[in-house]
Amino acid sequence: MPSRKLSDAFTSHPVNLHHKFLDLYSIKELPETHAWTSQLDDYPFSGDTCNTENVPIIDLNNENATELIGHACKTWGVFQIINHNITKNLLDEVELAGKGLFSLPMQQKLRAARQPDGVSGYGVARISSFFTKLMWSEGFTITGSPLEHARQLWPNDYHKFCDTIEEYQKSMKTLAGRLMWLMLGSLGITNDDVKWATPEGGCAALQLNSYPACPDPGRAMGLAAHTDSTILTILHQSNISGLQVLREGTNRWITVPPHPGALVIHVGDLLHILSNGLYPSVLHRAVVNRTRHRLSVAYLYGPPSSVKISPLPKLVDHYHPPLYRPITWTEYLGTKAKHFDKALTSVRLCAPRNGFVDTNDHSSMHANLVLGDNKGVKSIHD
Ligand SMILES: C=C1C[C@]23C[C@H]1CC[C@H]2[C@@]12CCC[C@@](C)(C(=O)O1)[C@H]2[C@@H]3C(=O)O
Ligand SMILES: O=C(O)CCC(=O)C(=O)O
Ligand SMILES: [Fe+2]
Repeated sequence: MPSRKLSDAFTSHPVNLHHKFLDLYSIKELPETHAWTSQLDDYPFSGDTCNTENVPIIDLNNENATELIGHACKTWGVFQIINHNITKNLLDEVELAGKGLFSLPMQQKLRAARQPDGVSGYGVARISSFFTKLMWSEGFTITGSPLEHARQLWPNDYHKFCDTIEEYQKSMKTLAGRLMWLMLGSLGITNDDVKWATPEGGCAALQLNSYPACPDPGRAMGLAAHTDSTILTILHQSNISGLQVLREGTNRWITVPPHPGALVIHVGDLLHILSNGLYPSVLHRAVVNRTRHRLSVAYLYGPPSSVKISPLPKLVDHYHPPLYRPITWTEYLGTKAKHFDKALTSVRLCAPRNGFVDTNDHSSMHANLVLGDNKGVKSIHD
């Protein structure tokens, strides 16, 4: 019987990283444990001034929004949106809530520590277990109600945090549903094609990321390169840059410049599967800087946790066989916890038609990965 709740995703792949906690806010010199070597230069970086192309910014009020979104999904796997109806006030409030949380003393934050086999709570990024070096960041993950963890953090004073988070979750759910239909609509998919995609449907995790100012940003990694295990992700990166994306085909890291009021939308692995490979999930990472503390808030949106996701029948025919086997969100998160960057390849049914490389398999670049963890996966690089 496959597990049905998102919170069951990691029960077969617990990670225990608590011993690795350091208070990054007070360190004056980059420790060896956090000094990355090869990984930072895996692909060249297009400096901010010489970006030949920018991640598209799409006005949701534009009458051609669907087409513009479709083009951005196909060519970038990422875009920014404006006129999304999320108020500046709410974006500021959620940022403040995050700042309040991360500025607590370490001992207090650890009261809400994520369990080794759990999804929610305070801790390092889940993908940290795949790397030999530690990331220059800390995170707080919320699935469902924030109440239990908020009470551990502020026993007498948790209401404000909970109110803000709940309001943010509600607004994000509406926006994510709308965006999903725009993205699917751009593929010719309608309500009749996806029965589970009701306004009540959909499951999500909210991730607060904190990147303290870093004494040696050139050798540190905020959040290592990954794709999101979602249908789509809505990212609020406030006004400090740090997010970089790998443009399909160019093999260069491109900075996503903060645009006042804009939200960044990532195509996730599950949309890659639904679209039968037409929309690539975008590889991205966060870098850090010397002087400023950066905060980001990601709304990781997926289907109801027990629904099987597979290439949409409308996009499959004799010439376009289904590329992926059906999988629930919970199962996919478990697969990601085991195989990380080979997760998509591990659910793939047949090799890419044009031959050799799966556009979404970036595993060959991960020189700092912990090796030996992927036994049993048939990689196309094998
Ligand atoms: C619903 C999700 C999606 C998760 C796992 C789980 C809860 C936390 C999410 C993140 C957030 C930070 C990056 C990431 C790569 C990570 O380490 O934790 C994400 C991961 C994924 O997209 O795979
Ligand atoms: O901080 C950022 O800009 C990226 C965060 C991210 O990729 C995530 O939370 O999945
Ligand atoms: Fe991400």
